[in-house]
Amino acid sequence: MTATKGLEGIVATTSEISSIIDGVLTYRGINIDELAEHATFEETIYLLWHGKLPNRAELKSLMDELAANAALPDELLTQLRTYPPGANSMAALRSAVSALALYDEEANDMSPEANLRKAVKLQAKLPTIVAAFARIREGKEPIQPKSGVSIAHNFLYMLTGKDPDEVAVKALDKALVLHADHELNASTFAARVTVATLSDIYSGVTSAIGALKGPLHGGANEAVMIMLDEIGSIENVESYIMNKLANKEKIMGFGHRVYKNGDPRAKHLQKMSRELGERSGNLKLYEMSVKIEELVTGQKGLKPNVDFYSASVYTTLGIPRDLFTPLFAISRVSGWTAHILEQYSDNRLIRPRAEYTGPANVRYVPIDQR
Ligand SMILES: CC(=O)SCCNC(=O)CCNC(=O)[C@H](O)C(C)(C)COP(=O)(O)OP(=O)(O)OC[C@H]1O[C@@H](n2cnc3c(N)ncnc32)[C@H](O)[C@@H]1OP(=O)(O)O
Ligand SMILES: O=C([O-])CC(=O)C(=O)O
Repeated sequence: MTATKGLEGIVATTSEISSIIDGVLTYRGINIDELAEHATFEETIYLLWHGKLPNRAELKSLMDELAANAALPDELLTQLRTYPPGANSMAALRSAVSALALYDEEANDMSPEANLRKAVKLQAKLPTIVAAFARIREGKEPIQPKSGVSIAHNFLYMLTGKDPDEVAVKALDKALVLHADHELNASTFAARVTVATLSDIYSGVTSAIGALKGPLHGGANEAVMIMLDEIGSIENVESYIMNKLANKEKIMGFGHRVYKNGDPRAKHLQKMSRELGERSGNLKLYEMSVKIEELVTGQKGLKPNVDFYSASVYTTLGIPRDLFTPLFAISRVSGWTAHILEQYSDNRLIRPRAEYTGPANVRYVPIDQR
């Protein structure tokens, strides 16, 4: 038995949900470039869950169901008010999603119909949790979700209390489409491992949120913004980046386990970053990001991943940087739940082996002889 560090290149499951082949990402066979251009996030959710794009009636029915399930139980709102104001936002989301199961009578009903209903509830409630947490910690009242608007619109509305303009809604909606699923990434794998024990969907999503939080995965988008804030101006970019590279430190938002010639999602986010910057009359973050990319790609051959330009996009949309990774979860819960439903549909316990590298033939030493 020989271990492969980080399971690189190991094919751990079959899946019909998304694929990365020769650097091309598809959801249910549809190229991400086409989806980014044409699909809404709600259409994408339906596609991931049901394997086909919805017709008008199916889309309306999904949007109605999401709206009907977006409000939080009062008990959870009460609990959110007890979280320390300085709590880590992903820890808060992880705790709140875990707690949601306590208030769902069908949390442990493992029928396919109940699991799909719970997927709807999770997708509907995550944006409400994140927005409520963000407001409560600022001493503001949470805002009830509204119906008849998209998840992107509702999230910005619940965060700020104002209806966002169409450009902001479209930009966020596209970012949600781009983050929705990504084959067997670490958080999706964590979700599948958890539910393959036949544990419930809330446990699977809670595990996934824990995995997404780390800076080598979803947490990189916040880390990119921390870096941009530290650099502060375009004049400082070169010395900051060259110094990091000389010290063999990682530049957040670059590199990828699977893509070696670039992440196909990054170009869409780069374009959005430029367009939103132009519209706001402030291209500083975009220009700093482009300069960082030139240096990191030039020096190391590393290309930006999905997390790099999303940092400047979200900041320009007015989203606080510690909500970037929760926002990733608001999108990725669509993919996590699709994978969880797929795992249940043809389950086998996921239990790989470890290559033992510790000492052998060690004898027990009584405590007073140690
Ligand atoms: C949504 C997402 O999860 S996308 C990924 C988000 N994460 C990040 O942006 C964090 C920064 N990037 C990284 O840490 C990595 O590129 C990962 C985690 C994404 C992929 O990791 P792995 O496939 O394990 O690659 P690994 O970390 O072994 O890197 C291979 C080599 O490239 C270097 N490298 C990889 N990424 C970077 C980076 N961002 N900056 C500088 N060097 C890097 C490594 O130091 C290593 O060099 P070495 O061979 O000289 O030791
Ligand atoms: O696939 C990965 O390893 C990470 C990633 O890009 C994602 O989850 O979107």
